[in-house]
Amino acid sequence: MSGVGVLGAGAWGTALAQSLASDGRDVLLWAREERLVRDLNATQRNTLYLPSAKLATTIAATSDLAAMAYLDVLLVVTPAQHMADVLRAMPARPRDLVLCSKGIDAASGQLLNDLARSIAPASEIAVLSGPTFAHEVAAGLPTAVTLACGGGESQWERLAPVIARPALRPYYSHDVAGAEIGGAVKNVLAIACGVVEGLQLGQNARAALIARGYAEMLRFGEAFGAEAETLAGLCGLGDLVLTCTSTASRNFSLGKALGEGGDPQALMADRRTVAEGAFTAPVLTRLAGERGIDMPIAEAVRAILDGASAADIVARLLARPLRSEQGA
Ligand SMILES: NC(=O)c1ccc[n+]([C@@H]2O[C@H](COP(=O)([O-])OP(=O)(O)OC[C@H]3O[C@@H](n4cnc5c(N)ncnc54)[C@H](O)[C@@H]3O)[C@@H](O)[C@H]2O)c1
Ligand SMILES: O=P(O)(O)OC[C@H](O)CO
Repeated sequence: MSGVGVLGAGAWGTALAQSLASDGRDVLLWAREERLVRDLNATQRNTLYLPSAKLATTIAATSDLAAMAYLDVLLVVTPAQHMADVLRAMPARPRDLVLCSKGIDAASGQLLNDLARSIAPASEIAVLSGPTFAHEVAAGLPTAVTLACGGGESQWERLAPVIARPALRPYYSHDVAGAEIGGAVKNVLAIACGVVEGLQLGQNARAALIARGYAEMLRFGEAFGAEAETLAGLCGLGDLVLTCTSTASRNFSLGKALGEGGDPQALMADRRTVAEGAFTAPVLTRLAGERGIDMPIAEAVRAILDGASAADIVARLLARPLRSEQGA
């Protein structure tokens, strides 16, 4: 079989399928839930994860992983912690894998592109990341993303026409690690900004957090092979600004609820949708600790998710010794 598919029918996978199908192209969408496959095919609506969108009739849903294995291009949009299991369960993988999830694999401590390459050595790996609320993309609102191609410009030549649409504008990058790290770290920082909102600490505090959080993203990125220029772009600073300023973000909303005194375990147990920052914070701070990278804001998020009092953690952050704004 040839063609294009999307692995994962959460809000983002569904929105990407809708964008791909907006020029009349056939798109195969893999959903894990049988009930959702039936609903999608019968009503062209994703009642579980993106009920607002009426989907193109050229989108067909399946729960059969084998049907996804021999496509030309596969957008991988599972939650980060499930990507490896889903890729491993496929009998084969397409030549082009475009990773659209935002996180770091906690079990292995690997960036998703490294993990995907180890599972699918014959595939070329690209990363699509940027400021992209799913409901806006599904509604056809203008959106720009970084498309970082591990296969370089020849992969970009193949992928750009498949992914670009009048309302979805990809920008080429060769920096796969940078594109991934921007998306993974901003989710943790969005939780922190939500905590600031929940504690009603004001907009100065939020701006300070975005700037100092960005410094943490740069330090982590530098140690893990990202280029600073990438992190200054759509997939880093761009996404940080979006996610740290809107309750439309699941990560920001989770942080807000934590800042308002919510219990982390209860808040996480209550979710059907994924707030990736909660899964990224422990592995991010572990990796940072192993490399001696100073990430006090990420560490604060990890501690709050572990049950520490948000107000105490903020007081501790503010009591840190004064230091230079530049450097580690
Ligand atoms: N929603 C957005 O606006 C958006 C935008 C950009 C990137 N992302 C990223 O896309 C990824 C998917 O997020 P989403 O918003 O589409 O999901 P979602 O929160 O809308 O839905 C949850 C998804 O997780 C899947 N899931 C649950 N348990 C699973 C398991 N054991 N194995 C495989 N899949 C399982 C569900 O089937 C569903 O597809 C995340 O990494 C997220 O950060 C989301
Ligand atoms: O709702 P969030 O916090 O997962 O953010 C969604 C996207 O990553 C925004 O770019």
